[in-house]
Formats: sequence, structure tokens, C-alpha cells
Amino acid sequence: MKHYKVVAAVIEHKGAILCTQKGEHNYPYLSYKYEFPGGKVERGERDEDALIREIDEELALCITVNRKIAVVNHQYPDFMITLTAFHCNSTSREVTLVEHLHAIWLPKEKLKTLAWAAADQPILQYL
Ligand SMILES: Nc1nc2c([nH]c(=O)n2[C@@H]2O[C@H](COP(=O)(O)OP(=O)(O)OP(=O)(O)O)[C@@H](O)[C@H]2O)c(=O)[nH]1
Repeated sequence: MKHYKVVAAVIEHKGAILCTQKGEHNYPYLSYKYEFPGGKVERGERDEDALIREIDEELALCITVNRKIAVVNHQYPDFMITLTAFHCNSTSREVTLVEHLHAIWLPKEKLKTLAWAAADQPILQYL
């Protein structure tokens, strides 16, 4: 079973958090689910550097990475992930969607209204 090390950015700008939606996916349990943007950490790369790289590539957004919020180990039917979430800030809300279907900035109390990837559920509890 594959095991991926993934970093995710909880990006806050003036009281709202960026939520990004995946498109259709090979694994139906991930199709159209919301996630915090980020991705797989490359060999030898620091978590924080991976996050800055991924957010620039996926959203053309410049972030600063702050504290670690949570580390979640989640077993999906086809692979396992260790998901590390960091609190981040951006100076703008303008994003360019390269990979995602949709992006929305929501206040913390509204995050649970979206359909999140299963691995993200514990992270929501920490916000
Ligand atoms: N970036 C990110 N990935 C997450 C989160 N929660 C979660 O289960 N994942 C999963 O962790 C993996 C991250 O890999 P990735 O972002 O590099 O995505 P990818 O294009 O290589 O794979 P994909 O085709 O599954 O999207 C994906 O399978 C993604 O669905 C999250 O909050 N942020």
C-alpha cells in the first residue's frame, strides 16, 4: 500500500480561510471533495518549502508559513497519507486555479458546510 507524505496550507486572509475543491478523481471518495491546498513533499524538501512551492504552482499565491496545526494519519481504501497542516497567511485573496475546480474563502465557522476529504476532518477540529 502506498504511503504519501502530504503538506496542506490553512491560508488565512482577513478572517477567511481558503478552501479548494478537487475535480473528478479516479477514486470516487476524493471526487469533488474540498481540501486545503498543498501536495506531496519531495525527497529532501522541508515541509514549509514544499508548501510554498505547491501553493505557488497550484494557485499562483504567495504565502508565509506559520505554526504547525496538526498531523493526521489517514488510511484511504487505496493508499495511506500522513497529512501535516500549517497555518499560513497570504497578502491577497486572488488565486489562479491551475488544478482545482473551485476555490472559496470562508470564515472558520462555515468550513464544516463543505464536503471535505476524509483526512481533513480532524484538521477542521483544530481550527
Ligand atoms: N493537498 C492536499 N491533499 C490532500 C488533502 N487531504 C487529502 O486527503 N489529500 C490527498 O493527498 C494527496 C495529495 O497529493 P497531491 O496534492 O500532490 O495530489 P496529486 O495530484 O498528486 O494526486 P491526486 O490525483 O490524488 O489529486 C491527494 O491524494 C489528496 O487527495 C489536503 O487537505 N490537501
